[in-house]
Amino acid sequence: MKVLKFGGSSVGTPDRIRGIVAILKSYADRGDHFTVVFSAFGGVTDSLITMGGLAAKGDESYYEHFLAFSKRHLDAARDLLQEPYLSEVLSGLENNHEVLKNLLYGIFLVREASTRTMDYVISFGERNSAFIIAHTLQQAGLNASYLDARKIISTDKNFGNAKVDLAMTYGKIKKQYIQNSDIQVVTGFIAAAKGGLTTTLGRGGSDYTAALIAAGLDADSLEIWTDVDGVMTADPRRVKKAFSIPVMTYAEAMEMSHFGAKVIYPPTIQPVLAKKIPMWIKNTFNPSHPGTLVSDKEDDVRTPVKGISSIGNIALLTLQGSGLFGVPGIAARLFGSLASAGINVILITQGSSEHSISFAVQPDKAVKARKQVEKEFEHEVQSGLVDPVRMEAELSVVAIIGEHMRYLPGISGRLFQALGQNGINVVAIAQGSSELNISVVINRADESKALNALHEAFFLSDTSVVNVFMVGVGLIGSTLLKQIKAHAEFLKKEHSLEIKVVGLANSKKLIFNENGIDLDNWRDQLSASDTPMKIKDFVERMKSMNLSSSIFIDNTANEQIAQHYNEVLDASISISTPNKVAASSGYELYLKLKKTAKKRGILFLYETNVGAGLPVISTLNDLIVSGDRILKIEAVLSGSLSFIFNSFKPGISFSSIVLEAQKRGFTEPDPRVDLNGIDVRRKLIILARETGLPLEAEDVVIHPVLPDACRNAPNVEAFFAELKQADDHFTKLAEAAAAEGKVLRMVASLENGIASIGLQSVDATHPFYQLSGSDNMIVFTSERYKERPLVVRGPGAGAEVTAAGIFSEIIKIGNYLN
Ligand SMILES: NC(=O)C1=CN([C@@H]2O[C@H](COP(=O)(O)OP(=O)(O)OC[C@H]3O[C@@H](n4cnc5c(N)ncnc54)[C@H](OP(=O)(O)O)[C@@H]3O)[C@@H](O)[C@H]2O)C=CC1
Ligand SMILES: N[C@@H](CC=O)C(=O)O
Ligand code: NA
Repeated sequence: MKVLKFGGSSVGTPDRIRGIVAILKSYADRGDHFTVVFSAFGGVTDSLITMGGLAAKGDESYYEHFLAFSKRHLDAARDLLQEPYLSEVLSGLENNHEVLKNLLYGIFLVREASTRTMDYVISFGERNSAFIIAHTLQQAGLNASYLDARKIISTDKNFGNAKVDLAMTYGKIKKQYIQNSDIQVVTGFIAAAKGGLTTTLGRGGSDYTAALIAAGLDADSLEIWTDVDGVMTADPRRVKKAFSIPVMTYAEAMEMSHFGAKVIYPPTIQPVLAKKIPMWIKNTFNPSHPGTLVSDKEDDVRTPVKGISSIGNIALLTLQGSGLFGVPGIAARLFGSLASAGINVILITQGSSEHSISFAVQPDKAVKARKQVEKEFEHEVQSGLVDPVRMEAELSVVAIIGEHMRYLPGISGRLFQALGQNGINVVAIAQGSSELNISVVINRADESKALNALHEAFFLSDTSVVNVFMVGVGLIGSTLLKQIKAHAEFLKKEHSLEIKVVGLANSKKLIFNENGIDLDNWRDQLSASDTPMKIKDFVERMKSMNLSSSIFIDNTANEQIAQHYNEVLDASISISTPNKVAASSGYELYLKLKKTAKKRGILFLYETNVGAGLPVISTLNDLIVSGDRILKIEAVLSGSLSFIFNSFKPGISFSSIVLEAQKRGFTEPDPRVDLNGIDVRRKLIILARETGLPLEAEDVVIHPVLPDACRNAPNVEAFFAELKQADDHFTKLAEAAAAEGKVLRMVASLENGIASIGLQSVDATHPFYQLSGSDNMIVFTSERYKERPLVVRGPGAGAEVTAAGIFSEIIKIGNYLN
């Protein structure tokens, strides 16, 4: 025997009822033996409560609600049924409605609706729904009969939340089902007390009805049909990646339900738990989905964490003071005082120093709780042994749940790491020694972020998401977007990583989309935006979105944007940037940014600042952390200058080659930043700092290449005009070098703390002689690489290689955070 229960949202409309009939028919066709419990139609119980309330206030509008109620049921019957069933049901409904009408009128006259009367009023919801559906099943050819649960469930007279007499109820259930072998279609939620008085079972009542029948009949299983695919790993409205849990234990199901997973209400499980009857949670709207099996058996995989749940809004109160230590009875007094005021305690935590006890309550009970406790400890507070109670509001509890956490070290480590890396401060912690759940109290504003971060951390099989905020969509930025788009499928499939671009800006406009900006037409979206770009607004919005695993990408050469890096890092948002401004301006800022990133447990990466996509900074860091000591760095650090001097031969004009370098995307937005050595200086400063040298810009000696007129030109256009004038000057330089069998190279060097940059003529024996294209070459001489230095060489500028360098940092950050 199976017991099935369908809730309010599954029985909202005639169409949905037809869906249920189809499900039940398939059960009957395959020979299943079952009984089925129904709630009132969706929303009906609330409308009955409203009617009763209005009538009790003497408000005549109760009657309109009544008319709507009766019309809804009569319409449903007409929609679902044909003769002879229709007439029978219509007359049954009319009878119910007549009684209800009189009852409400009575309430209206005496202006009073006790819980006892209201239980009776409410009973019409279930009585109508089960009655209509029983006949619909008969019409579909099933041997179904309507069963009013007041015949089988006996309770006390605690109206509104009656307590069931289990022995008597189980006896009646057995008898009823022996006497009648039809498919019994039972009213949920309602029961009867001595004398036939109608009662209701309180919250989750119809589930409870079903569980009682299952227990009474020693059923093979109980199926709770609802509107989700079983119990989910987290609330799917907040965690998009949530999926349904295939198997869980009763204890896990109860823990999950306690924390907001409203699929089942814990006390309703009790009767099936006591008899170890397996319970399925299934979806009426997706009947082929297997749903969740809740039983006393653990799953074979032994998943340590089954689900993540939360309580959205709590207040935390703390009693502390020197007078608490070693004094027996403090906890008893504290919680006794709360109990006597009817205040439920959600969570308790006390460290073994016994200096303080913190506990969480519903926010609307917080003030009362504080008063209550302060009254209880009045003497201690007056004598200074105990401090006034501290109260913190706007908090949430987030919990990870699973029986197998108990056997596995490292679970709480992963929990705190995931929270820490996402900048979520933990206010309090609680874990019972059953280790079935670990609860943390956090700021309410962080609740969604925490749920998502923990979901990512514990459900590895699922794809990890990184949220990218990108400023600057010029040459590098647009190439990066193109690469992300082209590679998205591969990353998702092969590396379970999803890159979502959630914010985008150029110098004029910005757009945000938490679900990910469509990269097919980001240009149109950006130009259609009517929000002007202000970096302050961008950062504010990025922070307030409070998404887990966030990365800020700065693809500009802008200084103001770099000024915001610390704020961004401090909000636990990692940074990857090709913009050299931050790492190469003041040393203080460089240190501060590194420190903030470290403090927040996130990454600040800028590999593309030196040699674009080439592994220069990472190579240098690898040498240093492994104990090597850098003796000398010699390098061609500019892709554009390398290209320019590699291509510059007598017979070609210098200015045309600079123009070509700009066209190929090698130069900075203003090519003078390359030509006058500023770009190379930035790179050299960064390399020096990575070796531990606190170098500033003024410490670097630059031997200038550009004539003054070019340097001082008011804009890039004017600069090119001046550069044309200087073509002769450069031709002479090249000719002089060529005469000695040499070529010109812009070389940066760092040795004994001395940094310099200048044009050098090198002969064929020099490694720089062979450079071609936009190649960079960085020669590290170290203790270990002394005789034969370590060389990194390759294209050190250009859109594809630079964007690829940033792309790989996004992936690196994604892997690090997840
Ligand atoms: N080119 C290369 O090979 C390499 C470049 N880099 C670095 O990459 C960065 C980008 O270079 P590149 O793409 O060539 O430059 P571009 O000039 O092509 O693009 C710059 C982008 O930044 C935007 N921008 C500028 N100022 C602001 C601002 N205040 N707020 C928002 N957006 C702004 C521009 O907006 P708009 O479109 O509205 O003008 C544009 O989208 C630079 O820092 C450069 O040093 C690093 C390594 C190699
Ligand atoms: N303009 C730069 C680009 C890379 O940083 C260069 O020429 O190297
Ligand atoms: Na690099």
